Amino acid sequence: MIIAVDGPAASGKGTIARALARHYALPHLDTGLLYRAVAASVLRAQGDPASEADAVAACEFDDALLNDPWLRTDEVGKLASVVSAHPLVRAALLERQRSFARQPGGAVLDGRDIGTVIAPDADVKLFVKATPTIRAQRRHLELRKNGATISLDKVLADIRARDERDAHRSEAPMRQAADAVVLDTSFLSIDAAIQRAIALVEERSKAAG
Ligand SMILES: Nc1ncnc2c1ncn2[C@@H]1O[C@H](COP(=O)(O)OP(=O)(O)O)[C@@H](O)[C@H]1O
Ligand SMILES: Nc1ccn([C@@H]2O[C@H](COP(=O)(O)OP(=O)(O)O)[C@@H](O)[C@H]2O)c(=O)n1
Repeated sequence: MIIAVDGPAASGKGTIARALARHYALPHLDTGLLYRAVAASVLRAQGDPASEADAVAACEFDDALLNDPWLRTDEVGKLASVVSAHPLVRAALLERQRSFARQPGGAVLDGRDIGTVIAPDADVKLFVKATPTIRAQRRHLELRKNGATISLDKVLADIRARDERDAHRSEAPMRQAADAVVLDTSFLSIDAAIQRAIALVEERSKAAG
């Protein structure tokens, strides 16, 4: 079974995707981390994230970088959204994601374009949402826990800018696939959101026979 989980920043898609992977014993890929790694590699090489050539050169990063906590910072998240808008960066990362999705037994992937581009034939597609304010509060709490000293207003502004860029880029913009089910986590606890996601997967996979 292939499960596609898409949605904007801090909607809870990673939490839900990891929980679904555990529940169904499937491998999980956080595709946002790949774009974060490209952004981090551009910074390390002192390149310009807005330059497509610099960003493409950074696509051959060492996988050890994926475990670096630096990737989870607001700075890298913001630049991930800049490098991810370059069509050649998306092309460079495409096959890695597609082959992960197609492995025997299936997989869970979360990102922005899983249901639309990476795995349009996924068995179940969820589009996870929450209001920008609630997402900013969640991300703010998370960043603070990790030691950052950023203000809530700045996190909200960054989230809004990222939503705007991710939804309006020309290549694989963030959007809900026509056959995706929306899961609004704004007023759900983590546990309630996970239970709802499992119930939706059960419903969808039964409906598909
Ligand atoms: N339903 C929820 N209620 C409260 N906090 C949540 C909920 N879902 C996720 N979180 C928290 O919000 C933050 C962002 O969640 P995450 O799953 O990483 O979002 P995304 O992958 O969409 O960016 C994390 O700290 C996570 O623990
Ligand atoms: N499938 C994906 C996943 C992420 N991304 C980009 O990568 C950035 C970081 O993604 P992420 O999933 O790690 O971000 P959060 O939702 O965790 O904040 C996003 O803002 C997108 O610009 C993408 O373009 N396509």
